[in-house]
This record gives sequence, C-alpha cells and structure tokens, in this order.
Amino acid sequence: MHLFLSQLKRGLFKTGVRNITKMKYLPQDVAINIDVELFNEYKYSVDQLMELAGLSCATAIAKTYSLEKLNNRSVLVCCGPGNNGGDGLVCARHLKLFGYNCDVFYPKRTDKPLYHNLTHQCVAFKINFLDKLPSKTDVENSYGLIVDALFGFSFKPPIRDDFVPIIDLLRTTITPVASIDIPSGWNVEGEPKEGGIRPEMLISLTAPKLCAKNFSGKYHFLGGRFIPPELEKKYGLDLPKYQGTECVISLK
Ligand SMILES: NC(=O)C1=CN([C@@H]2O[C@H](COP(=O)(O)OP(=O)(O)OC[C@H]3O[C@@H](n4cnc5c(N)ncnc54)[C@H](O)[C@@H]3O)[C@@H](O)[C@H]2O)[C@@H](O)CC1
Ligand SMILES: [K+]
Repeated sequence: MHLFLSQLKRGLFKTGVRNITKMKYLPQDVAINIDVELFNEYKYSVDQLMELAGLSCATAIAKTYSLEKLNNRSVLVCCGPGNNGGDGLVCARHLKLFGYNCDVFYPKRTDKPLYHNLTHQCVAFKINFLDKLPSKTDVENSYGLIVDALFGFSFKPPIRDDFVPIIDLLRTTITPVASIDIPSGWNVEGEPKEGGIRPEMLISLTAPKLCAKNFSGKYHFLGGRFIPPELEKKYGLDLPKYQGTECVISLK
C-alpha cells in the first residue's frame, strides 16, 4: 500500500487518466488546420486516414455493443455527403467483417472515385443500401444501433432541408445512436440551442472537438491513431496514451 501511494505521488502510474484531463478540445478552425496539415505536410491521403478512422469507429462500436447486446439486430449506418459519410462507409464494412449485419442509408452521394469505391466495397460485402429513410417504427423494430455519419467538423448550421427528416429520426428514436466525430447537427463548438440529437456514444477522431464537452451520453471514445508526434506537440493536443496496439481509447 505504501509503495502504491508513493508511486502514485511520483506519478509513476501512467494510466492516461492524467492526460485525459489535460486533453485539448478543438475549435472548428483548428480541426480543419490539422486536417490540412496531415495532407499537405505529412502526405497522408484521404483514403488512408478514412480507413483508420472508420476502423476505429467499428472497433469502438464492437467493444461497446456486442451482438448479444443488440439482440442480433442489424446496424443502420446513416452517411452524409462528406468525409464523415466516408468514415461511415468504412465503418460499415469493418462492422460487417466483425459479424454485424449492416444497412446503409446514403441519400446524397458525392461523385468522386473514393466514394464510388467505398460504396462498391460495401455492396460487394453484401451491405444493403436503403432507397428511402425508414420510419421510426421500422427503425426501432429492425435495428439495434444507428451509426450517425452524417456531418463532421465541416458542418455549418442550420441543417439544410433535405437532411432535416434524418436528423429528426435520430433525435426522436429510442434506438441508441453512435455519432462519428460530432453529433450531427451540433455546431462543432457546442450543442444547438434548440436541442439536437442525443447520441449514446461519441467516437471523437484525432482529438475531441469543443462540442464534445457537452456530450452527456454513456460512451465516449477517441480514435484515429495517426497523429504524428510533432503535430501533437505543435497543437498541444495532449492526447491520452493508447494502450499497446489498440486503435481506440475509452474516455468515458
Ligand atoms: N483529419 C481528420 O481528423 C480526419 C477526418 N475525417 C472525417 O472527416 C470529417 C470532416 O469531413 P469533411 O470536411 O468532408 O466534412 P463533413 O463530412 O463534416 O461535412 C461536409 C459535407 O456536409 C455538407 N454540409 C455542411 N453543412 C451542412 C448543412 N448545414 N446542411 C446540410 N449539409 C451540410 C457539406 O455540403 C459537405 O458535403 C471529420 O469530421 C471526420 O469524420 C476522416 O475521414 C479522416 C481523418
Ligand atoms: K457525425
């Protein structure tokens, strides 16, 4: 006991908890600058980062929602038009490999090879793409979890009309929602005043954005373990230490 206390005082137990308290929450402009720097200075490609981001999300989801917990029901992945939606497509593919049944709702598709390829891969993995938004009752009967991959750190309020019904569904359903990077519809720097979606899980990528301070759901993970140490230092991110070979870390 004495040894434990003296080691604790000397800070020898590096559990990451100490770092979590210092960890930086990013405003929108800083999140965008880091993104640009990863591509321009470190020569990452979007595909590379998206694959790691989507894998992190699928891993965090599988650690939290076992098939048993979902009563073997499927996962509905709702994808938006940007890179957050791309993360969702990658996440769906990895979830499928982990043994989950996934359906994807991807109403506004971006005409770029990356998104065509990700969609093609999902179809090849026998992931079903829905033609229309299911009703609240159908969602609650068929799905154990909804993955919210609609908007990430480039979202600018207010939500445009075509996405309002999807956000309304996510806001009102009793099916748990796992949001990728940002709870969609939230301002990157805070919760909307009129009340937004209330995800049960948030998977922050790279570093949590300022709005994550308002997250009151049960599970918060950090993923996207690809930040070069020099970049982490430059932006004073103070990321918690990922354990061993893990690609995610639980913050809550
Ligand atoms: N550097 C990073 O940290 C990485 C970020 N990634 C993901 O990329 C996301 C950012 O992606 P993007 O910059 O492509 O943008 P987003 O995916 O955040 O959203 C942009 C898209 O949403 C639309 N949109 C914006 N405001 C809207 C509104 N009010 N109503 C309706 N549509 C609206 C835009 O027209 C655009 O098509 C991150 O949040 C994260 O999920 C990962 O893919 C890879 C690594
Ligand atoms: K999201």
